[in-house]
Amino acid sequence: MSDHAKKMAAEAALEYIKPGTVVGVGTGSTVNYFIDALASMKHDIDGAVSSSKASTERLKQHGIAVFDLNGVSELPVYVDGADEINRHRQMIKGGGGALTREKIIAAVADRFICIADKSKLVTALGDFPLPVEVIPMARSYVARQLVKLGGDPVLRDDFVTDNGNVILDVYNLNIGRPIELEEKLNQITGVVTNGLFASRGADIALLSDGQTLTTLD
Ligand SMILES: O=C[C@H](O)[C@H](O)[C@H](O)COP(=O)(O)O
Repeated sequence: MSDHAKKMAAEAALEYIKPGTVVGVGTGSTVNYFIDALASMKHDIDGAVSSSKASTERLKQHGIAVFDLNGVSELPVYVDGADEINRHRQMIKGGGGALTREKIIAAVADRFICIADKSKLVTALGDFPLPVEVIPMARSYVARQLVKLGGDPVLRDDFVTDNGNVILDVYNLNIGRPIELEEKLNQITGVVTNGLFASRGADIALLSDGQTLTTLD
């Protein structure tokens, strides 16, 4: 049921892709369905920019050109999944560890389309532990600062991001004010970025329970 829901949400995103443009592509199991669907448009689009080595590999397997973001000045749409999303379309992301590159591409894009299984829709963010990408030598310092903020950071085992950094998954944070917390966490020296996508949330969310599609915009 969940896989079908992810596929349905992913395929619905094709409607937002305009021919002759570069498409921003996120990371994760839902995005994998989107990449597979995007292959049907590969002769219509210019290509893609990708938020992870895994997505780049999958795009290339489908024969979709992948560009360096630095060479792309216009990005009408970015499509990505979420670990949690609220009614304001603010999200927790980074369950797959791709949060930093995802946030960079999201910043460039005109529109962020979130695709997800409807079970990701929550009334309050924070049941899912918040991923924080950290420069390795700052790991202990950042963890102590996160504890001071009320969180319980856990080092993600045997995991290195595409940028060569580590992830602290932070449990029990109070995310009552997502925009403020996003900014505060990013100010801790050694933090590369955190998985709150609140100041730049999704513009449109396509959520599916496997039967119907719900659009939040
Ligand atoms: O780092 C991973 C990304 O933020 C994903 O978008 C997120 O974890 C959701 O992934 P999935 O579609 O596999 O649930």
